[in-house]
Amino acid sequence: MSILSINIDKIYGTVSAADVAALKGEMEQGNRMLQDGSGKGSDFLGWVNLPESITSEELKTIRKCADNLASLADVILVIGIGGSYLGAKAVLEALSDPFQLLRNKQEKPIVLFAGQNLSEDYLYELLEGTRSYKIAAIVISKSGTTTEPAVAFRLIKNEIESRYGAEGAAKRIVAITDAARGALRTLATNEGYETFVIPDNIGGRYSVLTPVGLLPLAAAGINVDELVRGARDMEKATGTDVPFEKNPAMIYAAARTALYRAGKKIEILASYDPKLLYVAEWWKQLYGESEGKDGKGIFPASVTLTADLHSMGQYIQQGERTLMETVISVTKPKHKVVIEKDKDNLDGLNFLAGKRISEVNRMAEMGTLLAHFDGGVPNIRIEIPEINEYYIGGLLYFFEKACGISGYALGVNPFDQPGVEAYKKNMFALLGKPGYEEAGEELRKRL
Ligand SMILES: O=P(O)(O)OC[C@H]1O[C@](O)(CO)[C@@H](O)[C@@H]1O
Repeated sequence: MSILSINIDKIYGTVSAADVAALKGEMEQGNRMLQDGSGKGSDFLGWVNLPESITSEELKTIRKCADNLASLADVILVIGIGGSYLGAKAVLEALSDPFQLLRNKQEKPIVLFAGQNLSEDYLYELLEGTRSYKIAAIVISKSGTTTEPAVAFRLIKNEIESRYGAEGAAKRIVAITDAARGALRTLATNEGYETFVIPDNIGGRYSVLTPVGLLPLAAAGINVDELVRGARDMEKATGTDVPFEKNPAMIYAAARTALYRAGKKIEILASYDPKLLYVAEWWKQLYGESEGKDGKGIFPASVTLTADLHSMGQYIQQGERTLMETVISVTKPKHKVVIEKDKDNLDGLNFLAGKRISEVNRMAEMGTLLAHFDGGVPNIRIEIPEINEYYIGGLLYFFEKACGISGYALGVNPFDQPGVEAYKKNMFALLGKPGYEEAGEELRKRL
């Protein structure tokens, strides 16, 4: 099986095969624009050929730094927000045993995240909870001025310096930031931290395969070479030389574009394994920031099934008919668990005896697919053979490529996010940042 397969049969009814085929030219053009840089936001296309261009030397440097941090710390605090957080978090959650912390022996350092919120209790409990552990930190910010990670880093830097001194801290803190500009670059130079670069031409949400994602993942013991290999194979599978009909990124982009134009304004990404919950969070940033502008764009939402069939399932089945659903399906689980026969059979489930949990999950998925389709929710199905580094690497790149193509079809610049500034301005004004005094006064009157 290839890295993934895509099935759009269950969108027919809302749109036709002819509607999708009619988008072939637009999709090919979008893919070409990503390749030749002739579209909007062409300064930010460094991710397009990134997998192919990552050298084994670069991966070796990342692994070496990760091993060094792992030798110094039981817990590595990874500080960042948005694209400087979600890629690493998504892959780590997908590939980790969620019950690892219950084991007496931790073979690899535990990676915990900070700077992705402004919760005082989160930061307090993180600092308290890690007090008796050896710690190190990876601080990630392209701009170097994002409030949430900068605030968290102040606290964590102080904690590390107070424990290990300035010199010890310099060995335990690694910064990932712009090559030359920004507050974090200056700080890292002043303090003598090891640094990695977020290339100028790669925006946060497309940066998972740069050191932004790769260093924290390597530190957590994830095989980043395999992650990159999967992405590299997907880069080939979605290239401009691969015809529309065989190109999964173009098919996905065409299907969701056709559905959007037919009035389906909300796309729900569904998965049947909680390991993929943060892949959906990553996907939401990717698509939300790329497409939601100029009064346009599909609203990206997500559910984890079957859990959310017992909450959001009602809405999906019978609520407003503005939804489309994209399911990430996994062919094979890693482990085997079989349902046993019960002598009393009070729950009436002995008919499941001998079946694997994954078979029940698969039938829940198939039943849901048909129920949602029958309820007027068109369905796109993306299947990966299993959850491992190789397939997740391929899946992430697939979504990136399809996002760029969809964005161009929508007519927006998929690589900027001007709308994010509005909340920042108001927050600074309300907090009394110098230069924002008047704005602050105006805002306070309105609260
Ligand atoms: O890496 P930085 O510059 O701290 O930015 C973090 C995130 O903030 C945003 O700029 C939006 O605020 C995202 O696009 C980005 O991923």
